[in-house]
Amino acid sequence: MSRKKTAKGKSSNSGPTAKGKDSGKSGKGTPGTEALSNGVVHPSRPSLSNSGEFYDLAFKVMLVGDSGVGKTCLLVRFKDGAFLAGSFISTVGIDFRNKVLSIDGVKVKLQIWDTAGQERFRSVTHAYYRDAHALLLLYDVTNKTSFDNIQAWLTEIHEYAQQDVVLMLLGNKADSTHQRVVRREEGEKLAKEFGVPFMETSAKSGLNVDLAFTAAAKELKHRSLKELSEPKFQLQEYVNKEMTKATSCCGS
Ligand SMILES: Nc1nc2c(ncn2[C@@H]2O[C@H](COP(=O)(O)OP(=O)(O)OP(=O)(O)O)[C@@H](O)[C@H]2O)c(=O)[nH]1
Repeated sequence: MSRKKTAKGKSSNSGPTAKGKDSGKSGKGTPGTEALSNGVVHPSRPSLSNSGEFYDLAFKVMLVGDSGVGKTCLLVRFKDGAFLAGSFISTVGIDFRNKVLSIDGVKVKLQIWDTAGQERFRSVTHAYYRDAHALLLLYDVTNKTSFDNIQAWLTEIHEYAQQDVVLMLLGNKADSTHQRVVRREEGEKLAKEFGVPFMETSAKSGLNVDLAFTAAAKELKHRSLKELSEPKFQLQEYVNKEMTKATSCCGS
């Protein structure tokens, strides 16, 4: 697979109404789609994504965090199961890609927005926050500044995102044992302080990548279908149960 910003970085993708190149349309306006005001598609009428897959529910998930923390790589790992090695090309603006997951028998389409971490694109990404149902906030365990900036990101999120947005903190590049400067316990402590579910991930080895998106999708599905008969879905408990801890060894 070619290095990322073949899809991103296109000027046509940098405006708030732009669509990603291989992205399906959001539920809104798609034939056969009954889009609700919150962007969720009604489960009684499954819709068809651009990739030809039917889905019952659709949600927007946004990846945010400093430049270079691995947002694009995380998305590519989740979507294509591959790691984008090689020289780092920063994202310009914003792009999205779709993936349909099967969550407890319900087809959930995630429209995942990959944002530019660079400060100069902040005003572009601000425009997207309000539509996001979930935010995955990343830092890089090999970059202390990206960790120190989490508080500022949370302030930004509180300012621009919906109050009930599903939020998760991810410490990425957990495979980089020798370069690590942020301990897992520090990430856990910060997340606890802000009441946010937390896990470490690696786009390189694949550690917890599927789990991060699946956990968000489960929480969104649970909320959307208001499964009152069932006990409330506990996101952090689910993550703790399913999470693989980064060990001294790393993947590929
Ligand atoms: N070792 C390791 N390297 C990673 C991982 N994820 C990303 N990288 C590397 O980190 C660099 C930046 O990754 P990107 O995914 O482009 O970062 P980004 O957050 O999208 O950056 P912006 O587009 O500028 O916001 C690249 O050189 C990747 O190969 C990971 O899990 N482990």
